[in-house]
Amino acid sequence: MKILKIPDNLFGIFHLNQVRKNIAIQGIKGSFHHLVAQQYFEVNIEVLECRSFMDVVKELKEGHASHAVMAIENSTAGTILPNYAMIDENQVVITGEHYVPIRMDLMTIPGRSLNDIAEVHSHPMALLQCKEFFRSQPHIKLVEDVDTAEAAQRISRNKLKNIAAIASEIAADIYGLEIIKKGIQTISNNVTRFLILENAKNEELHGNKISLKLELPNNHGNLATVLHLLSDYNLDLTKIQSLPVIETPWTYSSFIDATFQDKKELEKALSILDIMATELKVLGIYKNSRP
Ligand SMILES: O=C(O)C(=O)C[C@]1(C(=O)O)C=C[C@@H](O)C=C1
Repeated sequence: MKILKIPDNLFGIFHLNQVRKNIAIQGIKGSFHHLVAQQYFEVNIEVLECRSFMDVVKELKEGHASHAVMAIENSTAGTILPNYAMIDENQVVITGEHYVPIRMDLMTIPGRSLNDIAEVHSHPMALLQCKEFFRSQPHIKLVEDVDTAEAAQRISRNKLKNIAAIASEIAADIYGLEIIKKGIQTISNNVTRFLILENAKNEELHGNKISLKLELPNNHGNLATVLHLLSDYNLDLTKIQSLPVIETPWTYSSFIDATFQDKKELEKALSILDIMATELKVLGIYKNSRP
């Protein structure tokens, strides 16, 4: 079990802008991952555009990127479950999080209207966020794409007349598309949580939020005991997510996020969890950025 040492200064410097950073993102320029890279790192970044989350992690592990951006959950469409396994299996560490309000716009080549559209292409998470809108447009076929911006780019490059993309306003700008309907997401207050990843390192991690993976023996009341323990040591649970342990059907691991104030209390809680758990892994310690 690896308990990462927690520094005295829990609120250290999180954004170092002096050195140019290569950031691996899912998608191309104009995607929401691109927006996150720009907002989180503020200046001096080069983005490495990747066609899948697996490629994002690969770029990081091979040292082509210093950091990676990975969506983990959307408030409307839910959790991207495979990304938990990807973090767990690849010795990468969560060093930050970023929340972005997501407005989904429907866009196509200039001069067309909604009546001309036969197909809409976008990232599966984007399509899910706009499900309600398309219930009243049953003639439109929904097609999954690698990312929102790539769908916009292809429509623009190939001047596709009857196809629209769901993407950001920035993507419409970059690829010269016209927005035919703004804000088609089902819930207007639609937010995606992104994680910032780095290669696992020996340095201390700074922050007031921890992400853990926990596997417990299936004894009566074990999970209840864990929840009490977190509460007793003043860890405030912000998320718990179960994932199947695929090697042993019908057993599960828990991915837990919690905020904390006091590193001594955190260390005590972790040392007790370590005794109770068959596996305990710290996936990251970082600044809580939940709005
Ligand atoms: O396709 C994009 O633009 C992305 O950045 C991907 C992604 C996601 O993976 O959830 C990011 C934010 C939105 O929730 C929709 C799609």
